[in-house]
Amino acid sequence: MSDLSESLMLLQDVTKTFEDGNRTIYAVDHLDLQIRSGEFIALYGPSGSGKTTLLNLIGGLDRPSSGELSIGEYQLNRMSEAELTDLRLMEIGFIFQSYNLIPVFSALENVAFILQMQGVEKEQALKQSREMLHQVGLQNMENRRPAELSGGQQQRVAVARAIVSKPKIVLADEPTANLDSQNSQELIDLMKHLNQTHKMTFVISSHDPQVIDSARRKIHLKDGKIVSDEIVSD
Ligand SMILES: Nc1ncnc2c1ncn2[C@@H]1O[C@H](COP(=O)(O)OP(=O)(O)OP(=O)(O)O)[C@@H](O)[C@H]1O
Repeated sequence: MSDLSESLMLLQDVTKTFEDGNRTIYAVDHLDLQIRSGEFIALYGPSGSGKTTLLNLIGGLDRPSSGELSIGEYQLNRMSEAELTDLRLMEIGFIFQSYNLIPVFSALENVAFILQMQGVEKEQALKQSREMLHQVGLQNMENRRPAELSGGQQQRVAVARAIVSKPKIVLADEPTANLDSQNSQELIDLMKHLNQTHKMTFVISSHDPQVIDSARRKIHLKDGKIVSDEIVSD
């Protein structure tokens, strides 16, 4: 694709270590990575290879031990906690394996909540959230609470919540882990559709061959390092 030239995210020599007794674990090990706007990336590798740690760094949920990390004009490793919180809220969408919806809120309120946190006025937030639930195929279910929805439907609410504010980048950590293969495929199709129609950038960590096969760029991690980085041509 020719429109994938704009650099969105840059990681330079990024390392994240954890101390385990007297041992230092290199969860992410001197890693360089450039993510371009509009990419659809699968991050795969064995358990413990550093996928979640890398997503947490990209999303500003965690800080690198060393190295430089930037998204657009923001230099993540130099930002205060308050600035990082704002950046996460305004620019990054998160989709988690376990959906992480608020149980006492309806589907609509779960989606609208993010916009209201951003300061969007309530009626406007509800209107935009309704449209987003429509886009993910949940137009008749906006008043249901998470417990009244199937796993696949809950994950669609989570997708709507992640994208309603049109973030620069959407990060998904094992989003199909709790779904059967049909719901997984529907979720992948939905994310691809959003990627193609809204040019939204997705980085998805997964063990799931369905997810890996669907990605245009496949990054293989092992021991915190990139062992292959493959772009599939259309
Ligand atoms: N908070 C932490 N404290 C100590 N060690 C950690 C911490 N988080 C991650 N690690 C270690 O860092 C390494 C990478 O972990 P990470 O969770 O990023 O891997 P992963 O590829 O996402 O694994 P999985 O596929 O099982 O989710 C592992 O050795 C893990 O034990």
